[in-house]
Amino acid sequence: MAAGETIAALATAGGTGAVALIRVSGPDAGAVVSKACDEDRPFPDRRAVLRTIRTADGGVLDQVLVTRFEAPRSYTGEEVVEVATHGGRLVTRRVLERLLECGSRSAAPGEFTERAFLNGKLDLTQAEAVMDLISAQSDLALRAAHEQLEGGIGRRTDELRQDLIGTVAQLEAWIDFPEEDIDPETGEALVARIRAVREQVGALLSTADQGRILREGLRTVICGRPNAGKSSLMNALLGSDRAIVSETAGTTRDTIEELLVVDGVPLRMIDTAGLRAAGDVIEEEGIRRTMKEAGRADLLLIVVDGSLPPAEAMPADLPSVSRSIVILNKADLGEAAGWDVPDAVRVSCTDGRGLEDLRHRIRELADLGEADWGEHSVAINARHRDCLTRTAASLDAAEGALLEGADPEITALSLRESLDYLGEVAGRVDTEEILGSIFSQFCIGK
Ligand SMILES: Nc1nc2c(c(=O)[nH]1)N(C=O)[C@@H](CNc1ccc(C(=O)N[C@@H](CCC(=O)O)C(=O)O)cc1)CN2
Ligand SMILES: Nc1nc2c(ncn2[C@@H]2O[C@H](COP(=O)(O)OP(=O)(O)OP(=O)(O)O)[C@@H](O)[C@H]2O)c(=O)[nH]1
Ligand SMILES: [Mg+2]
Repeated sequence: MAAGETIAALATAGGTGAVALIRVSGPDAGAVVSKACDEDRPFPDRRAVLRTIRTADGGVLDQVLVTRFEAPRSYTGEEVVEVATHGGRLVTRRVLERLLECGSRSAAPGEFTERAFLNGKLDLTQAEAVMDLISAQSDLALRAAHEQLEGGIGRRTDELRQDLIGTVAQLEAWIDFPEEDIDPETGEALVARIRAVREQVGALLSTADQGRILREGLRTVICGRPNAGKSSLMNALLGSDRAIVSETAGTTRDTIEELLVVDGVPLRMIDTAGLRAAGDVIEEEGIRRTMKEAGRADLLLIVVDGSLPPAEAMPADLPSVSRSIVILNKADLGEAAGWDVPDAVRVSCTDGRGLEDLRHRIRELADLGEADWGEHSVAINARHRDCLTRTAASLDAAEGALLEGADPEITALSLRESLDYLGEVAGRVDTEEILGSIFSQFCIGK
């Protein structure tokens, strides 16, 4: 990307609306829009003014509201001019085309936010938070995105880097006097300093699971014997007839996936084929998929027909998953003798009893909203986890080298390495490759 270029894109979703917003950013943003208006009146800073965008031969394209944000006080840190047009597809397209003709070029996906990062308006975790914010599908995910946009993760990793820089300096003081051995006291102090940082990196890493669940949803797999009411349960929780339900055992052949929010917790709910000795190849494949999904689940909902005796109703074998709930369905038909499963939830998909209890249990087991680390709740993403895992390994190596009494250069080397890895989280070190992979996932105009 060339920072000198002025870029333009539709910032609102394509489609018909009351108004649409086109953003222009770069040194010529004001000039581009002035030219499209075919007049020289300047745009005041941060105040909307009414103007007309015209075709090259002076025809009216649209009456618009224009707001200019003088550099560097703008989203991107460059001069930004926003043009609010009428929200028709054709009008917005024509206005955008005109702005491109007048000296701007189309923005690449995420290019506005990338420029905001390059101009120091946001760190990398905040830029990612913008994306999380847009794609959030639950209130908890929204809250986590806001926390991240506030800069919590970047601030924490920056503090840890400062600490490590101090530690390296302390170590280098020795390296400068090679004839002296590290005295035991200072050696211990150094180990303690490294350990303290390592612990905090570990604490951040422990939020990775919650981060994934917030962003992707808790993988919740509904499994059990045929006819237990798995699809009925999926529909009851969704409040819609998503999956086919019938009294024929073996109705669901393939897995069905839907996103559902239970008490603010995002669930990626997966209905599966009933588990039994397969009647044909298709059913066999369905059961194979059920076992595969069940093995990858964050939460297993084991649905059984509670009106049948346990020996008949319990599925034969299931993978063990750390979180699971046994659901005795068909409570409206009465319960067969012999069910004494601890913590089972009794529901009826037909009359709705017990479903509220079930939602409660799911919320409890999801165990979200406790991702507290210091004064900010954070939940790291997969990229952060990768950087922090490498940081932790380097810190461990640094500590090991110190404890073994190795050449202090070796410890210093590992520490510098951990500084780089830690810096990648917020984009403090050379980040060219990372940028491409992050911003290409954004939409155009963001
Ligand atoms: N019209 C409009 N609405 C929008 C955006 C936008 O770009 N345009 N945003 C786009 O995502 C979000 C708001 N985020 C923004 C963040 C910073 C600045 C900004 O101008 N920052 C300056 C000035 C700060 C200040 O006045 O306190 C700066 O950081 O220097 C603008 C929008 C959501 N709504
Ligand atoms: N009385 C009663 N019937 C239920 C209840 N839940 C489901 N059923 C009935 O049980 C039968 C099987 O329901 P499904 O939801 O298709 O069962 P499934 O577990 O998805 O079955 P497969 O997809 O074949 O594995 C249907 O006739 C449902 O109407 C319930 O709570 N009470
Ligand atoms: Mg089914």
